[in-house]
Amino acid sequence: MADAFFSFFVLLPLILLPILYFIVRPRPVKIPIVNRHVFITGGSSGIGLALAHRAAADGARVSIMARSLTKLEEAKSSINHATGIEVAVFAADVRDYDAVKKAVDEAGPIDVLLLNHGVFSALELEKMELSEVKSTLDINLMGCFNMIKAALPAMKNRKNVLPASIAIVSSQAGQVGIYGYVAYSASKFGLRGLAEALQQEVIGDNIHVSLIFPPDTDTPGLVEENKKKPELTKIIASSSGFMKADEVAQKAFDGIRHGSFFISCNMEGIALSLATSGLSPQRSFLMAFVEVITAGILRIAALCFQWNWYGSIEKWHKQRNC
Ligand SMILES: NC(=O)C1=CN([C@@H]2O[C@H](COP(=O)(O)OP(=O)(O)OC[C@H]3O[C@@H](n4cnc5c(N)ncnc54)[C@H](OP(=O)(O)O)[C@@H]3O)[C@@H](O)[C@H]2O)C=CC1
Ligand SMILES: CCCCCCCCCCCCCCCC(=O)[C@@H](N)CO
Repeated sequence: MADAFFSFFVLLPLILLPILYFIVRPRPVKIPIVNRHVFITGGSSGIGLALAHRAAADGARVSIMARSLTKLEEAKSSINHATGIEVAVFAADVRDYDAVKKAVDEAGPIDVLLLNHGVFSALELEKMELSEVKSTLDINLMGCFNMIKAALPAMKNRKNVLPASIAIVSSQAGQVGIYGYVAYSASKFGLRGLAEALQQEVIGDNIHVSLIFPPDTDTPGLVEENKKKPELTKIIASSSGFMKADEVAQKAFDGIRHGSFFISCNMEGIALSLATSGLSPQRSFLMAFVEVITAGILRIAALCFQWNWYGSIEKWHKQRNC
């Protein structure tokens, strides 16, 4: 018994930690925010607006982009009021590559590209029009491609030698599929593939990719979504907590500064990121250690969540049939 205890708590860390210290890739990095140009899509509302406030308060030069110029102007004056900083606003739809390119060129070389724009409405696929599926994918996924294609050349040619960042707002529904989020989860899972592959392509230019995974967050978008959310979506999504937009923004910038590939926002999010770490890059040897040590037990926890969720689905079907 004492031997097993010694092996697990002393020997294993002693052997594993130095190995992980040498092998984790990409290497750790520090990305400064002060005096850098932070460009935020969807910066006029909710999480994006909180990110813009945070960036301005942290001393960045901030640009925000969204479709509605009225909402952008409101955001601009609220940030100016709070921080005294003048943000640049750009009205463009992320689906329109030419408009995006024009905005990005006008804004000037970007140091931190924060892709936060997004649309969501929870609905069973059966009740959803294909046009809505397509626009969810076009905005959430293709919109990120358009932005990155437009911004990357100038980001690569930036004059300063400091590390740069491309940070993408996904969702916990981009780590696990959830009832009612068929289109939305697909769009957010797609972002993980994009981010993993892109990190390998841009590491040579000292550009670091992050994926941010918020739980339900108090925003105008969520208020709209809640008006017609299926009961089962509510039940399953309540497995994770609820956050305020400025708390998510704080977590996001903490992660971006460390170049973290996965940025979790709450405790459930940390468990989700550990459970779904798979072949994702990991810079921190300590986090890599936690991933290795918790893998088995988290798989059991994940199976318990599935047991619970499928139980809720079964119960709901039974009630409906009575
Ligand atoms: N709130 C939540 O519970 C969670 C949200 N997320 C993600 O966080 C991000 C922000 O969400 P949230 O703050 O709640 O959303 P909001 O609806 O409050 O804000 C969305 C922002 O995106 C902009 N936007 C939407 N469509 C486009 C488009 N086609 N082109 C350019 N800009 C666009 C909106 O401006 P406009 O309409 O004027 O274009 C607005 O600024 C999304 O990616 C969402 O998926 C992730 C997890 C949880
Ligand atoms: C093994 C450990 C597991 C840990 C717990 C798992 C909890 C999963 C909950 C997922 C919640 C999804 C919220 C989506 C929010 C969002 O994006 C929307 N508000 C926008 O539509």
